[in-house]
Amino acid sequence: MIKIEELHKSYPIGKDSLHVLKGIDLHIKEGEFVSIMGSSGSGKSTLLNIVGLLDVHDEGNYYLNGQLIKDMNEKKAAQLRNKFLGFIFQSFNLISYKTALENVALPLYYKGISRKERLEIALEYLDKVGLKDWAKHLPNELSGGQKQRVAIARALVTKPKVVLADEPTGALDSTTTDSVMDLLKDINDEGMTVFVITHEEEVAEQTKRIVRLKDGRIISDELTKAAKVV
Ligand SMILES: Nc1ncnc2c1ncn2[C@@H]1O[C@H](COP(=O)(O)OP(=O)(O)OP(=O)(O)O)[C@@H](O)[C@H]1O
Repeated sequence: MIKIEELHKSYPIGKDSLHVLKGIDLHIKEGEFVSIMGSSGSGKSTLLNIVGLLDVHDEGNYYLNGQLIKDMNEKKAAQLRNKFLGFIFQSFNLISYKTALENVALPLYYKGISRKERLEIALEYLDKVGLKDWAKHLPNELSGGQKQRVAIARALVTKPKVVLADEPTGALDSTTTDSVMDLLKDINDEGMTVFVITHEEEVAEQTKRIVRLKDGRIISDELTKAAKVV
């Protein structure tokens, strides 16, 4: 699903450049549940942004669903993002003046689906995350955990092949963190590939594979206990 070979990324800093990813090799198969850990500045978000086609790499190869990602214009990248990827962020990124239902329905707008059908599908997904009764509420009427559930429903509504989550539990307390991780587990059990950035060991332990980054390099890549539970 995601294949990365000898990937490098630098950011220009004035006349110099900051070499952030220094030869990453990573293969994530369809249906995997992977977390990426590492201290602040190790390159986690940079890697996720490249995987999510939000940024481009300098050297090496990146294949998404078998397709080599290279020299891609923004229009093509957006098409691939809409087709294959769903995003979840630490800060939820919900639109404050739209209801939970309208937030979830929004990605379907870009697929040319009628408003009636969009709202019907969105309601199904709100139901899936246990928030059908909150459909008419605005984000500021929801708790942090509920907001993240709405964001997860929004990420899933286009049926992506991969869900990319950047610190999805970073703004949540431990009980809410567990319920959001349970939801990601359910999604993965249904066959979705899930790729999570976290700095919390307890969160990473709930995924099936932990990749650790240090100074732009992978220093370990191991299955967790959760992967061994049948
Ligand atoms: N757009 C940018 N321009 C210049 N430097 C950047 C840019 N984005 C990130 N960096 C630098 O690249 C390095 C890696 O950043 P990155 O955000 O990938 O790390 P991270 O592991 O996700 O950290 P954190 O856990 O703090 O989010 C950092 O030193 C950061 O300052």
